[in-house]
Amino acid sequence: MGSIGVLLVSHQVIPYLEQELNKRYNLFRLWDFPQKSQLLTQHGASIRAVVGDAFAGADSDLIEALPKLEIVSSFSVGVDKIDLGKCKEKGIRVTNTPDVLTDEVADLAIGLMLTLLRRICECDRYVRGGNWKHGDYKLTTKFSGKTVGIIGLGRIGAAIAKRAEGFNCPISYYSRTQKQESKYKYYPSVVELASNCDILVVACPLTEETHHIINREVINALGPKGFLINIGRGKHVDEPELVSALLEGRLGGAGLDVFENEPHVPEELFGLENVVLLPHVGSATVETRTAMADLVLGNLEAHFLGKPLLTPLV
Ligand SMILES: O=CC(=O)O
Repeated sequence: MGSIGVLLVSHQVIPYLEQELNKRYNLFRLWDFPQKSQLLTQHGASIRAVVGDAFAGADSDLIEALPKLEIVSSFSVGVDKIDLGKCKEKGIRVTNTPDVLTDEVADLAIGLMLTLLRRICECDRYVRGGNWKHGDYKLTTKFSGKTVGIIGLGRIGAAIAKRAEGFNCPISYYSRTQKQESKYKYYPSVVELASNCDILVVACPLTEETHHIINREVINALGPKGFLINIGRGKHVDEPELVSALLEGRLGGAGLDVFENEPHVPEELFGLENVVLLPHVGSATVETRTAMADLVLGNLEAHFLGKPLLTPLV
């Protein structure tokens, strides 16, 4: 398989994945070429696979520029950086990394809830800043028993619900269609869900329909005692609306692992104590990223050996 051309479009994948791809294939790294056009002209005709992630994938232009492209394998569960329609149209296979990261992302969502409501980061800063000697930290908000509303009851949403149940949190959800098999309360609109929960969690894929699913109306419905948790994508949230709601006290707080323009985070948030800001680390542990890399490698191997893909999307 050493002669098969594989294009790695993100420099953020773990070294293990890059090394294995390099061992097994004729690997091109997008960032090794000063101009993308140079890479495409020189090697475009030999590239049969693209490997991307949550930050870089395969848009229509890239797909069109690679006439021999057969498969796009993403080192992520989210595939919003891949033009799925174009892949379908051209018979290009697409794989992602579901399941192996579900626990990790759900754990982090619960971590964000606890950290936000109990102000764990602020408390830590309080101690490190030497403030404890001058008095106790102020009282915070109880997490156990809070109503958790989840947007998207897929693998990750369901795993968050299961964990939150362990904290005696009543669970409700919004999704495009009601899940007959679910015991949780269904709301047919995000505004209704937001009006009826304490903590609203975004756990759905980013699509045209879910872009800015958290808008001013939803934020106002969640209200000054409500908390927003986003472990999905930054573009799920109208960020300027979120920032102004937080600055004006129209929202109780936000725990965010993702942002609209990563790695740029609105600086107005830095001074607020009712936000927790993480650098998109939902699946970022050694164990999970290694399992994700093995899935990417397994999918590519299956494809080039003519076997069924492990996690096919298209
Ligand atoms: O954001 C991370 C992923 O989609 O896996």
